[in-house]
Amino acid sequence: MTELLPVAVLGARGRMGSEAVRAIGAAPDLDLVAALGSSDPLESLVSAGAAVVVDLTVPEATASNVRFLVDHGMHAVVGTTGWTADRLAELEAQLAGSPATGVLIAPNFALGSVLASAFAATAARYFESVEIIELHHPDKVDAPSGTAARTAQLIASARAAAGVPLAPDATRDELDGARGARVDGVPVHSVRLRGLTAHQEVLLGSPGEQLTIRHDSYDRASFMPGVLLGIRSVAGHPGLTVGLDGYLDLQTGGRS
Ligand SMILES: NC(=O)c1ccc[n+]([C@@H]2O[C@H](COP(=O)([O-])OP(=O)(O)OC[C@H]3O[C@@H](n4cnc5c(N)ncnc54)[C@H](O)[C@@H]3O)[C@@H](O)[C@H]2O)c1
Ligand SMILES: O=C(O)C1=N[C@H](C(=O)O)CCC1
Repeated sequence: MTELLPVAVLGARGRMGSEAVRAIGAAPDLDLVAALGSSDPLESLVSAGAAVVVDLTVPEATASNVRFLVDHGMHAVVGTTGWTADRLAELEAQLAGSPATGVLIAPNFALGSVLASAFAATAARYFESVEIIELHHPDKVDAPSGTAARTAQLIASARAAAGVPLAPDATRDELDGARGARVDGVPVHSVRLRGLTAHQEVLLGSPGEQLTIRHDSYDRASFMPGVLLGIRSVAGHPGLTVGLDGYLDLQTGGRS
């Protein structure tokens, strides 16, 4: 009989955590050994024998959770937002002392969203202007979304690598926030609206044309194939991986 992979969930009673508990419970190769909420001690992960831990908590808790996991040699699949460059650098330094441990920080587990961000980064160097609009449910605590921040970073680095600087516009006089937040120079606009789940548009414009790359998650079921892929793959990817694209072959081909 094949051994099941022992998996635990942090934030198990939240919107994403409860969906992940269901998906892991239904996966024939995974064994859900712990499902923790905010008042449960992390030490119980050790006694439960978790090999992979999924963190779907809150931005204030995720970095210290992951620090504990790496300290105890557990692989981490993290969907929680709030991973600043400083936090990522601290985590990388910690992982250097634990070279067999894998951590995936995935701002978005929906495969369509990962593809949309990759397409946007590919397109970004061919257009003069680029802006991001992200739209989410109003119970979301952070803005802009982790997905929008990651997309902006991918766009900015693709443009920098191609030697295409972000074009300034003529705005001189603006009400605070009217042109959005700047993430690596890319304007990001956040909408919070009852009825929405998770949505994003990347608008790309050049003289006489516009390309819109839009992704919609209508249901948190959309994130589960990516969560399961992360759980099954993380041990095979020691060190830090940011973005589920790190586990996918996103070669589009045809680019010289
Ligand atoms: N990567 C993705 O695809 C994806 C998709 C949706 C949401 N998210 C992110 O996941 C996070 C959770 O989103 P949500 O909508 O499920 O939020 P939520 O508020 O519904 O759930 C968070 C849960 O974490 C619990 N919690 C808080 N601190 C904890 C701790 N220290 N240990 C264990 N549990 C703790 C809370 O009690 C709550 O039940 C957010 O950062 C969100 O942006 C990511
Ligand atoms: O519902 C949320 O909260 C989401 N958070 C992630 C983000 O901030 O990008 C992913 C989409 C849903």
